[in-house]
Amino acid sequence: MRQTTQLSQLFGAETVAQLAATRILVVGAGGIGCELLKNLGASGFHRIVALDLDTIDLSNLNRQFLFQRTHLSQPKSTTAAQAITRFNPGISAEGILGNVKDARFTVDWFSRFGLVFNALDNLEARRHVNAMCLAAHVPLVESGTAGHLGQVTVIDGGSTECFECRPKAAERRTYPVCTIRSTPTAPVHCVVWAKDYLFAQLFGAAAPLPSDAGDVVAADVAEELREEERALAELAEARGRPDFARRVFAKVFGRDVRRLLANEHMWAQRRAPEPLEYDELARRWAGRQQGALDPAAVAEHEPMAVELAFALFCHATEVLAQRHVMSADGGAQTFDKDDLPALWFVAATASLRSYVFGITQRSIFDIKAIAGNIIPAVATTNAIAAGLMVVQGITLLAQKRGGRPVDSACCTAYLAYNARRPRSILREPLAPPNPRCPVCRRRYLTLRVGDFSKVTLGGLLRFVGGQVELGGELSVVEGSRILSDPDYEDNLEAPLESLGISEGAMLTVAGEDDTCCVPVVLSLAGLREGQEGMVLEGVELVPEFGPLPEQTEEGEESVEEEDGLELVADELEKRRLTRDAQPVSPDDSTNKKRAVDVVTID
Ligand SMILES: Nc1ncnc2c1ncn2[C@@H]1O[C@H](COP(=O)(O)OP(=O)(O)OP(=O)(O)O)[C@@H](O)[C@H]1O
Ligand SMILES: [Zn+2]
Repeated sequence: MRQTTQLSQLFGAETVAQLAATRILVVGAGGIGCELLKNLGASGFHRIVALDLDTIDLSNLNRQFLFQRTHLSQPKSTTAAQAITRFNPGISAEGILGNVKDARFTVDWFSRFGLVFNALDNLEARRHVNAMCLAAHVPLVESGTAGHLGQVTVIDGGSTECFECRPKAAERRTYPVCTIRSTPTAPVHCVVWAKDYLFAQLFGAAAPLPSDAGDVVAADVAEELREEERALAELAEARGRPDFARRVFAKVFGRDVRRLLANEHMWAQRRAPEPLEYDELARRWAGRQQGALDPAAVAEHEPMAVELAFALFCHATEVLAQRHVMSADGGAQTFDKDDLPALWFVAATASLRSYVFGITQRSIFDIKAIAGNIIPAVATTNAIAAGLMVVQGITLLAQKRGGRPVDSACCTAYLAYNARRPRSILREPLAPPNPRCPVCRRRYLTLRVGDFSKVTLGGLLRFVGGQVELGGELSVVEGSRILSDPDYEDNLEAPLESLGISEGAMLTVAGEDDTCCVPVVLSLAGLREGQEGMVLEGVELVPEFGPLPEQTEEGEESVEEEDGLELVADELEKRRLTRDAQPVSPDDSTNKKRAVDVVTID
């Protein structure tokens, strides 16, 4: 009661009633999700569903404060829901253990929510929720954090940019092959070599190193590299032999380095590498250490001495080779930062390579972070992002209730902190949809079908075409499967069921010329009580689409992205510095000037 009064003073009685009545979905109950669920439960939201595919791990407890030791191995979703209900028994919170991409979470299921919050950690799931929310006409509050950086934004189909409106760069970083294989200069080069090359060649499914697209390797160098790989593949066959570690060591830190050294031009302007000798290091290690190595006792936070790296390399190589020999299924192992022998192998190998090339040494802890592409999660960043999400969510619902556009009150908020600036939140107006977006420039409709064994594909098209303009000769696709097009009409007389189309399927119907008629995406569902035959829903919810603007070269935007989160720091720095001089392209509405307000919160 007291809480309701306080909330009414803050937001007004009408908004409070609206929050209590709105069913909301939180996807992801991890770092951001836990903070968010706790906030939502205390902010007047009464009907909360938390969805997460994972169970609670020890490593989550340092920042996912709804979880305690007693909850280890329990589902995050149900545990989080129970925790927020304990804080506020007046709410109804349900947890669902599941992957948001599961077929059971249909567009119909999404449409039962008034608002969705994403608290995810990967692009694929974010993309999926974006598409489902567009199809269900449900607004989405999207978030992401990486270290001290964070971003919160609002996606409302038709009036704002969607998650796909701007291109996303591939998640994987690449490096020039020559740098990794022959001339490393940074610790990360040594880690990539240890993990993606040596580990993969000896114990995994050997694959070429991830290389820069534009990385052209001279023919003779390429041949040399292939020869090196062949020799390593041959050597890998000796995995069961007792001297396996010695053989690998002698090749990669001895012979291969001496061969590189023979190319004097290569080292004219660089520090030349220094080969390591197995016998000498074995002698030095024996002189230093009494008894066998205890790998678990190796200091995590200190760089390894070369003798220790040598001993750890031999130990890990033996363990992984044994595992390979003993495995029943061909033995290919994939690197997992939490698999200790794999981590020891990569850490020791990277350290030895750093000694060879005179590169700064890193600790096992640092190498684990580099190898696992780990950016440390910062609990306070998650907490700030979660707070901003609730503010955005409440503002969005209030705007919608008043029939006002969300883009006039909501914003994209960036959290940007680094040593060069005070900790700050930056506000940016929501951008309009990209008129060329392949995901939100679609008319999303729900088609309810009574009997999937009777309705044919052609019948479906005639029914839909009778209610909305589809535009000329049609093609119909489901995912990557073409069901029909002007040159392939065999399926038109087939019942949907015989084509494997049932409730939950999504069909995209496009006319020949999608510049005049925006493609229709049909989410297929069963009939509601009292309905018969086929029913098309959502026509009134489809936004207006203008004609496609002329394509201009300046209109092409490319944004550096990692894990679905824009790398905001430098971008913001640039915008802040040039905020009064942003170029505006007259041809492209997505390029319209965006002012950035800086709010210092320190
Ligand atoms: N497809 C999905 N469906 C449901 N939940 C998902 C999906 N993908 C990711 N998640 C959940 O989103 C949450 C993201 O939270 P967070 O970024 O804190 O990751 P984490 O796995 O808890 O921590 P870390 O990766 O740092 O160990 C996780 O709990 C994860 O299980
Ligand atoms: Zn879009």
